[in-house]
Amino acid sequence: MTDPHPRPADPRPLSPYRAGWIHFTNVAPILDSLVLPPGVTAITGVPTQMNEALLSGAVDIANISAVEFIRHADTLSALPDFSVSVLGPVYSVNLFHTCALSELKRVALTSQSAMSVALLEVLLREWGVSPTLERAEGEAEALLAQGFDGVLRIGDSALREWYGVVGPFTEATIVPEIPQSGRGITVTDLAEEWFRVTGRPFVFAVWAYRKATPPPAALLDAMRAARRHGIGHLAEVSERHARKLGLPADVVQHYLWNFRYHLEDADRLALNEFADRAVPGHAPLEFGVR
Ligand SMILES: C=C(O[C@@H]1C=C(C(=O)O)C=C[C@H]1O)C(=O)O
Repeated sequence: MTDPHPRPADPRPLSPYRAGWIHFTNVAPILDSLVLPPGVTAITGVPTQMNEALLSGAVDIANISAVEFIRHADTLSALPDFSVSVLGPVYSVNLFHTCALSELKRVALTSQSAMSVALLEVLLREWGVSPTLERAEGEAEALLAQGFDGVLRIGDSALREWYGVVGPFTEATIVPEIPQSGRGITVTDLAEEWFRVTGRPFVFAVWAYRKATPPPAALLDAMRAARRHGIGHLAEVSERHARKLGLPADVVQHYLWNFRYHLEDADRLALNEFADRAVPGHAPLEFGVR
């Protein structure tokens, strides 16, 4: 008997399917308890490595710097319900500086980041300055002592350095008033600056895949289950990572509950606004499989 409701052929490849994860603490609520379905493998690395892995075809899906998704919107699609976004401060994308923002002359950039560098470029225009930008690795404090007047840092090391400069404090201090300086260094949180300028969230990462290789449904189910579990057990996730980072657990828990992991309408509007400012003429952003 012929099927009266034939299903369209599923274009998703069966296996192997390769994923690339940026595994900073801020994605721990999604990735720590992720159990990959059979046939899916994963590698990990910093944002610029995972951007490159996705674009070169070394992996099929990755949580990449959102600006790379924007720059390659013709070939990439993003999951419609996953993101690493914040509304206001992020605490781990920081410009450490020793002069006023309007006086910046020489800024060190981390080679780990694409998104934060693009955000800094947008903000430098807002601040009306055009310092020289150089790639340089190392601790912010050491680079500032070497003649840079600004240092951009991201991820776990930026979170640790931020707390080293502005801490120690308790959860009661964080929400009403975040300290902004210490040890002769000011810390400008780039996501908070973006919020001041636009009133919008900031999307640092999306889960992008090459349009030719959409993820199998089993991987998406596993990712959603892992996120549900991680957000539901945030205190345990925070304690585990606080030990690794050498930070107080309540500070790490605040850091984590501050993220928006679902790419809602406000985040999409923000992503499009950023795209128009940072990558004029970009192809329309496409959000693909559910
Ligand atoms: C918020 C962060 O977001 C990350 C920053 C990225 C970048 O700067 O390119 C890329 C992916 C994000 O997960 C962070 O690393 O602190």
